Amino acid sequence: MAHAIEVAGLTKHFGPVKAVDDLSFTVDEGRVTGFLGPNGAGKTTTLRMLLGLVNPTSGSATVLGQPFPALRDPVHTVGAVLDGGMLHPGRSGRNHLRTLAKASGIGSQRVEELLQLVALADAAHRRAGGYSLGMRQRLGLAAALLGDPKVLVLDEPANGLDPQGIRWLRDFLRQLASEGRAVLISSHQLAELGQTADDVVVIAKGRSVAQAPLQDIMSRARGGGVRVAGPDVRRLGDILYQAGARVSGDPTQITVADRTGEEVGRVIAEHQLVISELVPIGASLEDVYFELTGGGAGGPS
Ligand SMILES: Nc1ncnc2c1ncn2[C@@H]1O[C@H](COP(=O)(O)OP(=O)(O)OP(=O)(O)O)[C@@H](O)[C@H]1O
Repeated sequence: MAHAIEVAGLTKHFGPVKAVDDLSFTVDEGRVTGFLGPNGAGKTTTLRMLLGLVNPTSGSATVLGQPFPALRDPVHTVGAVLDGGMLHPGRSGRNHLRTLAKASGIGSQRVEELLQLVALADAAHRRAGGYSLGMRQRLGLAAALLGDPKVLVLDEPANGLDPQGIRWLRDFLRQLASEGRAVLISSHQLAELGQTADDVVVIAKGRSVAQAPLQDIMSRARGGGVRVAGPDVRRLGDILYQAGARVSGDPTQITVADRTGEEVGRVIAEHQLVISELVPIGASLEDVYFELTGGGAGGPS
């Protein structure tokens, strides 16, 4: 069966600029895939090629096995939010959706369903121009979902959202994936995708630098071990050493290179030891991301 999204050898040159360079990845149904890279890495250009808005220099991008322009029923196949979703500021949220629905032969019942789903029912009669950024993002999501598509493509949907908005979005996207949809979501911040994405594709300067389950990338960040201090660390060190752990340090403080904080915590509890400090050490999520992307291709956002 075809992947929900398949990008193969995709390349785009703008004159001398290689915006996307021989990029390949797949996205499957039932999963949220994070598409990560610093500003200018080539994310938007890739998504625009996937949606048939930019012609590739070479390579291909398909949705459910077809290039976007060849899809027989695009509205019911793939929904997208690019540029935060375009809207007419003088129109109400409800009218904005009704206009789009009508153009695609979709009834107004679906509009009401979606207004409920994205928590905009109460504000649906107000001018969309007066909506907060979060409300506009939710309206964009509703528009993308009008045709109940199997595949969703979202360009930086968390941009500018407050923590509540990000949390809402995370739960919403997880729900869409649990219904069997494929969700591709771009971001320039790895931390933003924590607890949202199942898989991540990381790009820098148009090229893929990592593709893995998010958990794998996270565990690279946690791979530095733990430092423990306190009256019973000597005993703890002996117990861990005998269990095969890599332990170093002195009688007041030890470092355990190959155990997580939780694993060490369990040994402490099991043996009823007294400690005063237990600190995870090693790279942060940001450190791992910077290492992967070469410190950010496009400077600060
Ligand atoms: N129409 C265009 N003409 C010329 N260069 C372009 C065009 N569109 C994008 N680029 C260049 O291609 C590169 C990739 O840009 P793109 O917008 O795809 O990156 P991005 O990862 O989406 O970044 P951002 O997060 O800042 O949107 C950049 O160097 C950009 O300046």
